[in-house]
Amino acid sequence: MTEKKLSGAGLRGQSAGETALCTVGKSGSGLTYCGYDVADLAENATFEEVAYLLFNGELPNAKALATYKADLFAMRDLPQALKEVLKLIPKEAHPMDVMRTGCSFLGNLEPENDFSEQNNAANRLLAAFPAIMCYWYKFSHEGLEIDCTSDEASLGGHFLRLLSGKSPSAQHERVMDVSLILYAEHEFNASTFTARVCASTLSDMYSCVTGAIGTLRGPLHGGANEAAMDMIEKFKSPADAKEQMAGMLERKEKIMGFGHAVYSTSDPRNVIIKAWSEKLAAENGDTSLYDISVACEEFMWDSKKLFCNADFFHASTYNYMGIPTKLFTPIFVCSRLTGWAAHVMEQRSNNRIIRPSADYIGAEPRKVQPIAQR
Ligand SMILES: CC(=O)SCCNC(=O)CCNC(=O)[C@H](O)C(C)(C)COP(=O)(O)OP(=O)(O)OC[C@H]1O[C@@H](n2cnc3c(N)ncnc32)[C@H](O)[C@@H]1OP(=O)(O)O
Ligand SMILES: O=C([O-])CC(=O)C(=O)O
Repeated sequence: MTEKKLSGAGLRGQSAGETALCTVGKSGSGLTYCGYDVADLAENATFEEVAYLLFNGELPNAKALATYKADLFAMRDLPQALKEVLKLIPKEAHPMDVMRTGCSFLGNLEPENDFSEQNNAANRLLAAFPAIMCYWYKFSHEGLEIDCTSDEASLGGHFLRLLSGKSPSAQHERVMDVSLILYAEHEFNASTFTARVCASTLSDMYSCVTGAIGTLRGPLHGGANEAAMDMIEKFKSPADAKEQMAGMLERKEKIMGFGHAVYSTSDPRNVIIKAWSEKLAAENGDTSLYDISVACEEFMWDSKKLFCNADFFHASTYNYMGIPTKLFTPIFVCSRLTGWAAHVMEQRSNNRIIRPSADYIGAEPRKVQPIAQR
């Protein structure tokens, strides 16, 4: 892949540590998890296999996968005390704040007392996040106290079932699975780096993940899928999209879902999720959202050489599956938890507190003047 030209700000291009979990912009399609190309995983694996891979370094065999899925299945329900807390959070709350509180509160009820419990804490969060998101959403928006368990075999299917109350189609379950695989891990991105900094102080798993959720919330990171949806649904047609985007660029507005801190010409996750968006558009019969998204992609490349990142076609994909826009970034949390937790474990396995230096640009040394003379 072409090397991206880098400037010093934002620690861009500087190595901040070692990892065996992931490469970004280096080999294969440009994204690998523990040596496997993400395109290969999105074609031939499930999200639970990827979670196992990130936590254990190897893909599971059939027996290990069955045991792992059974363990996760048994951890899906929420304690009543957490349900009561979620019921107190208003409808207007930001759903990422709900995820942050849900994670943090679970850490009070079921603390990670010792690092020997780290896998259990990570798996508990992985199994419980769909219910945290949906229990709050269904109660605050529809007044329903949903059952947080389901008999859906996959976590992606479980989430769709809690949200709609119906068993999802095989296609929707697979799209969810692929989406969770694509979002699972991405080296030293901002939220993962947050988790590692927190881990380096020897803090607990729930604190590391809570901090990471807060970092993912911003529109320059995970919040971009939601922001992309808000934008494309305002466009009336592909031509209108191009016209309005030209205005946005003229006004120097950031266009969410485009560009990347590491990739220079494409994000390998885009081609995969875009293909699913196209399939869902065909299934839906109304392809306008997909057509508008393609027009945006063409326009941004032709005018600024900016390309869609993982977030852009996730917007139309989730919309076609009937997922409310405000849950887009929380789904990212359900997936990226695997990457965050794997990095926390990796940091702990060879830890030194992360404490960089700063270049001082402030006032020269001076003396405190008595207050009456200032
Ligand atoms: C899953 C993820 O988290 S992927 C990222 C999701 N975030 C977004 O989609 C938000 C929109 N994109 C952006 O803000 C940026 O592209 C980022 C945050 C992803 C990367 O930021 P950087 O590494 O600083 O980008 P980069 O160095 O390539 O920027 C080069 C120039 O392109 C511009 N640019 C980059 N992305 C965009 C965009 N989406 N819209 C308009 N202009 C952009 C920048 O403003 C910059 O111009 P400047 O030098 O005049 O300020
Ligand atoms: O790597 C990054 O900076 C952002 C990103 O794409 C991700 O976290 O998936």
